Amino acid sequence: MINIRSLSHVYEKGRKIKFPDWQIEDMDQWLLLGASGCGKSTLLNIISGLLKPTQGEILINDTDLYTLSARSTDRFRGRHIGIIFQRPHLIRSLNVLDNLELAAVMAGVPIDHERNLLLLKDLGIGNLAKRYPDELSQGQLQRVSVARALVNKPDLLIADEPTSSLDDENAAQVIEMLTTQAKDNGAALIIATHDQRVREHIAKTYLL
Ligand SMILES: Nc1ncnc2c1ncn2[C@@H]1O[C@H](COP(=O)(O)OP(=O)(O)OP(=O)(O)O)[C@@H](O)[C@H]1O
Repeated sequence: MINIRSLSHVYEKGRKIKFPDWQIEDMDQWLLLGASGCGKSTLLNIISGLLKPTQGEILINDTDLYTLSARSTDRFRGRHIGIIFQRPHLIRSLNVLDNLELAAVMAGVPIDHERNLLLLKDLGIGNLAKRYPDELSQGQLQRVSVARALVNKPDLLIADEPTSSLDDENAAQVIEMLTTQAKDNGAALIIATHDQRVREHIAKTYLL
């Protein structure tokens, strides 16, 4: 599904960051591991179509991501990739359900109200659909982020450092939630982390 070949990136005044080739199949679950500053976020941004690499190519379902126009890349990302950022980035003036549905509108995908409510229910936050981000706990916000990332039925779910600020019990719960949701929704999963606790939960490792 995703093919990364001969990829490298150089930021202005930075050193060259080289990325080993990587092939991700449908519904694969991967850990992206590496020390702080080695390039994990850079690679996730490249895979998400947010940062054009200096060299190399990235094929997603045989589409070479960086041959698309900026507009097509945004639509492509909205439809195929769900991203869970370190911070939720929700719109504070919209309730939980409207935040989810905005993600569909932005990607030009029809809104499926029933499914979105079900998604929230599956994540244990069905009762929070009409609440606003400011009224939620960090754990609840993270669940909303996962729901929002799944709204458009992506082929790939990406989570950047989802456990770094959590204690052992909550970290294990978040990993369980991500792996189960990816599986149930037919998506591949990449979790980027330097949290060694995550290692035992996911079989495949891409080391940077
Ligand atoms: N916009 C930028 N401009 C210049 N250099 C950058 C930029 N973003 C990242 N870098 C540099 O590129 C390297 C890789 O950064 P990146 O954020 O991808 O690492 P990371 O593995 O995600 O780190 P962490 O685990 O600490 O989040 C670092 O040396 C960083 O300083």
